[in-house]
Amino acid sequence: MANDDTRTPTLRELNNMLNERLNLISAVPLPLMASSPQGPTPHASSTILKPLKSPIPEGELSVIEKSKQLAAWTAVDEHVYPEHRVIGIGSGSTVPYVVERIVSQGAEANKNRVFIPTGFQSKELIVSSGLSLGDVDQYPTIDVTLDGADEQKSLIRVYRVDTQLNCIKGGGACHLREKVLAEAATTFILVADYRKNVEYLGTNFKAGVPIEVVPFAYAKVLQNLHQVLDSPKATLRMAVAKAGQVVTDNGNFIIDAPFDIEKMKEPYTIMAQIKMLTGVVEVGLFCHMARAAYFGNQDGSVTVKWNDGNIQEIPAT
Ligand SMILES: O=C[C@H](O)[C@H](O)[C@H](O)COP(=O)(O)O
Repeated sequence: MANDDTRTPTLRELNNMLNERLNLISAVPLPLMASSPQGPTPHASSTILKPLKSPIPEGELSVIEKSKQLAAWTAVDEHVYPEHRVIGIGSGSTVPYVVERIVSQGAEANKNRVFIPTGFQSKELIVSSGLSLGDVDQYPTIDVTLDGADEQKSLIRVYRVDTQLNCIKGGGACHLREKVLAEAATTFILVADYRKNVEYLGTNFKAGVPIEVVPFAYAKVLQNLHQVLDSPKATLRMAVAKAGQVVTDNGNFIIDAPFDIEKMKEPYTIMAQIKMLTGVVEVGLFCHMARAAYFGNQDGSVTVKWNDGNIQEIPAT
């Protein structure tokens, strides 16, 4: 019988060949995409560890930068445990020091971790450091989120310290995603330099409460802030290196609404009132969310405020 290798395969034979290939492909395990009860294992099948890189350039830091670094390093040392698999990374100028400290834990400690960003900046930070990137829609439960603050309040009432660790966020227009990651986290930790540690919100951060609004509704929200909620100086945030308004990572606008000090003493109330305005997506007031706030001080000490009202002073080493 003649060798028939060169003949054109029939349709049935082609179909069989295709099925064989598909069976082979489906036998290869797919990478794990969703969080398992034990957490993600993004590099489970790989023995080669990704090289990690600190996001902080070499060189002397200013006193303020050192304070941010101190707060961030202390918070990472106390709250990012070896068993943590899903870690939220906030936005701003303090979180690069958080990532720096996490990177210093080494490739082995980070090989099975996934990091969830709160916006474009922290996504770049995670990727450029060589850490594994995830998203909150894949990992709606986060072990720990660490984030900066624009101002954090410690309201001293007669004999005790306020236990709510309320803060203003959104100076970088990231507060919608930041709040989602704060809520998703089992533990939410704030890190900041000493300038953010104030008695009342609005003490140093005068720009007002950042409010993310859908573009269609911004004029009406502004009018309501001026006329109904007594914030006559509320304004649409304008871009610095772009003509026109700031546009958030979600395609929305930002309004900054200053309120008088009496209103700012009750941040939960004003937050709820603003959130009720139609067109408001999220308000940059984080109330009762943080477990602890870490402040780096000029003298090298760290002040830690806990949500049970305790204040801890860690002396400079
Ligand atoms: O939208 C921005 C965020 O709320 C930041 O976390 C906040 O502005 C803190 O930034 P920084 O660490 O630069 O003080």
